[in-house]
Amino acid sequence: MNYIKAYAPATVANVACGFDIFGFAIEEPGDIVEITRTERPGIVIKDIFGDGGRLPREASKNAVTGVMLHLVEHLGLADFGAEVVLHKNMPLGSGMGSSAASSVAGIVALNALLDEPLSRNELLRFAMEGERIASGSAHADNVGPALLGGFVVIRSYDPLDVFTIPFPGDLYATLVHPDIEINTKDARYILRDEVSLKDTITQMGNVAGMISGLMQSDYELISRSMVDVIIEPVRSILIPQFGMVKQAAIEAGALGCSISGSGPSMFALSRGADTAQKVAKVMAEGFKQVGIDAHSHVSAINKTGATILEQA
Ligand SMILES: Nc1ncnc2c1ncn2[C@@H]1O[C@H](COP(=O)(O)OP(=O)(O)O)[C@@H](O)[C@H]1O
Ligand SMILES: N[C@@H](CCOP(=O)(O)O)C(=O)O
Repeated sequence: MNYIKAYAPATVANVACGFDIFGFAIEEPGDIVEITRTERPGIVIKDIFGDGGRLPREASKNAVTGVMLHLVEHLGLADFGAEVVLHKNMPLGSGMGSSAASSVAGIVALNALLDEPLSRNELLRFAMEGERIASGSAHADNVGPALLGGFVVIRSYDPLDVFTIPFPGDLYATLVHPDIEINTKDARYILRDEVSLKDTITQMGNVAGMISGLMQSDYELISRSMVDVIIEPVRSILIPQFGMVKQAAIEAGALGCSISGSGPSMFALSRGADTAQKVAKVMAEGFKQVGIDAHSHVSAINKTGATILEQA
C-alpha cells in the first residue's frame, strides 16, 4: 500500500463534569488526512487546506505529523518516508477537538499504511502526543473518542486505562461554535490547582451519575448529572453570553448544556434529533444577539471513531 486517506471526527471533551477524563465523538465535521509513501526518508507536510495558512508546516510542530514521527520512531523505521496532505475542516482553538481530529486522522492513516502494526487502543498514546504539541498537555479526552468512537472514559493516565461505555440510541448532540478563538493552553492556564472537598464530592457524584445514566439510558439522571462545579465557573467567563445560551438550551428541551472542551464552543445533549435542532437554533441565536456569528452542528453520537476513506 502506498496511499491512505483517513477521516477523524470532532469531539466534545469533559462532557460537563468529567474534566480530562470524559469525551464523546460526533459524526461531522472532521479532518481528513492523505498520506503517500515516498522513496526519500522523512515525513513532510506537502499541503494544508482550510487553515488560512495558520498551522505550522514543520512536521514536528504540527499535530498531524508530530504523532507520525513518534510512531515511526517507536517502530524503528528510520528509512520511512511520506508526504502528508491535511484538509483542516474545523476552526483552530474551537473546543471541538480540532487538534485531536488531525492527530487521530494522521496516526490512523499511518498505521494503515504500515499494515496495522498497532491496535486502535495502542495508537492512543501516540495520538495524545499531538495534544502535547497543540496545548502542552497530553490529555486523552478528545483523541480517545476521535479514535474509538462513542463515549470514552479515561480511568487513569498513569498507567493509561481507557474504556468506552454504552449510551442511549436516541441521544443527540448539539455543538455551537461562536466565532471567537480560545487556545486550550490558555484555558488550562487559568484553572485553579486546588479544589475544595465539597466541590470534589459534588463532581464525583455527577460523574458517577453521568456514566450510570448513559449506560442505563436514564435521561433524567443524565440531565441531573450534567453539572460542572469546578471548571465551568472559571472558564465560562471567557465565553460571551454563556449563561444566556445555556439557559436558552435548557428551556428549548436540552438535557444539559456546558462548555465543549476548553471552549468557546458550547454543547448540549438532547433526547431526539428534533429537540437537538431546536436547541441548536436558540443557542446560535444567543450568540448572534450580541453580534457574534455562530455555527451549529447537530449529530448523533459517532459510534466508530476515525475511518479509512481510501487506500491504494
Ligand atoms: N493539525 C492541527 N490542527 C489544529 N491545531 C493544531 C494542529 N497542529 C498544531 N496545532 C496548534 O494547536 C493549537 C490549537 O489547538 P487547541 O487550542 O487544542 O484547539 P482545539 O480546542 O480546537 O483543539 C493552535 O495553536 C495550533 O497552531
Ligand atoms: N480536557 C481538555 C479538553 C480540551 O478540549 P479542546 O477541544 O478545547 O482541545 C481541557 O478541558 O482542557
